[in-house]
Amino acid sequence: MAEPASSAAAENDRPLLELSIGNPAHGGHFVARHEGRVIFVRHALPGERVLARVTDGGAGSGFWRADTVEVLEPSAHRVAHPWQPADALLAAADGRAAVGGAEFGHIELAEQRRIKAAVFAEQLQRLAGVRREVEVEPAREEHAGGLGWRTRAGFAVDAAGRLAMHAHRSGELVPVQQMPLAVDAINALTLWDTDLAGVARVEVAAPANGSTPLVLLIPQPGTPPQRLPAVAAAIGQDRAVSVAAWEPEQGRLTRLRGRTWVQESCGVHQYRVTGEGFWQIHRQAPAILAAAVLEGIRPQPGDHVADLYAGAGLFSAPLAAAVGEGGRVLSVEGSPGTSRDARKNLHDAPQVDIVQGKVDRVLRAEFPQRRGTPGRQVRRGLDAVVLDPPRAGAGKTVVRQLDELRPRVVGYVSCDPASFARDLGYFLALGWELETLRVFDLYPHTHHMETFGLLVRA
Ligand SMILES: C[S@@+](CC[C@H](N)C(=O)[O-])C[C@H]1O[C@@H](n2cnc3c(N)ncnc32)[C@H](O)[C@@H]1O
Repeated sequence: MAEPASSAAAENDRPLLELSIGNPAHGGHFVARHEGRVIFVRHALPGERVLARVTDGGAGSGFWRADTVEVLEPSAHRVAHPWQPADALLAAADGRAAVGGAEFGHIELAEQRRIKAAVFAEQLQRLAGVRREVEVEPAREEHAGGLGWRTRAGFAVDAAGRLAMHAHRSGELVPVQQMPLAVDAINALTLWDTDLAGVARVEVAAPANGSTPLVLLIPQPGTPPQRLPAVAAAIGQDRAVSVAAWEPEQGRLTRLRGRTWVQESCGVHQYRVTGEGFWQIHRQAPAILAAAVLEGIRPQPGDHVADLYAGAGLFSAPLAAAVGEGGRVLSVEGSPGTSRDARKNLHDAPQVDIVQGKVDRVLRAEFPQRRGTPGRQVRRGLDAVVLDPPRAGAGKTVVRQLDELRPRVVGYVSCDPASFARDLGYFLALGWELETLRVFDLYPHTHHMETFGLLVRA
């Protein structure tokens, strides 16, 4: 899409620097220096010499950000980007912006994993004081060169009603069509052929088990009520697809076509996930992470375990099977809609207590004996805890609460190396040890990764 003239002019006023690229940094950047200042450069590789356009930072800034626009001396690990709208070099040559979401697409897959391992090791050392070799494991089947794995995709809509995505850290919208990182069922909807006028955002969920996908339409303010049913009717006309309107501010989900949820599965377990409710994005992530959790914490029949930040119950279901009816699973989820899903998904397992609320508050309420609150039935202590917080991590309060509960093991699932390393530092200071660390490449062509850490008392 052509940029507005004013924006293109402003872009071209920004300095263009010739840089030598150094180590990778957290967040998908590579570190370079220019006249003593640190520059965080995207779309580059260590050892390269590039021309990069400064995107953020002025004379008073401690560091600048820049995007590679031309490679002068390429790395041997540089490959052709699999997705044109996200190819920064192509975009720069065409005078347009690249979309975010595949910022490592120019790097061969094995090297992407080596870079992620280096970033993870650096975060461990800096934030937890832990020196450790890190290896990043690929997904089980390296699906078509790291493509076709996203079962969830979010899109914007441009002023002409076309499917679009945002350029990185920008309000600029770029029309998109096929998204090669997404599963075929998302591309098969050909949403780019639908007139989406009146819609601000589109979220698509297409379960890896092939069950009916769900398209959520988030309307623009002031869209007339009759507009969304018309959009819903035009989506994927010859296919089974559900469509619902989602108004996040009102917390309102309205059925437009089909149902308001998707049917997910992991092993023998079935899960219903409503609307914007959380489900792991990579098609293999539920199975890989559930196996890592079970192999790590080894729940025994009769154990009392907690599944914190439990979502729709991905880990609660196999934990319930492992502890049996003689054990208990406390499954805690903050989002009311997702917690309702967990209740439905686990209604056949009487050993599971579904509690909706923030983890720190629920732990305080469920284990009052630790704080000397009298007059309440006391829950037995926990043998094992699984926690899978959002990107911000669990934080010091929750780590302290878990330490007070003295479980045998804590299995920490994380999608952010920095918050994981910070929280690991809190555990280590309280006398815990990191027994197992597994890092998975469940977001190929992006800088993201997923982790399972097993903590035991030293
Ligand atoms: C990374 S997801 C993990 C969900 C689940 N373990 C899974 O793998 O499907 C994190 C979940 O934590 C929930 N959440 C976020 N902050 C929370 C909090 N303070 N207390 C409880 N749940 C929270 C979110 O709604 C989300 O469902």
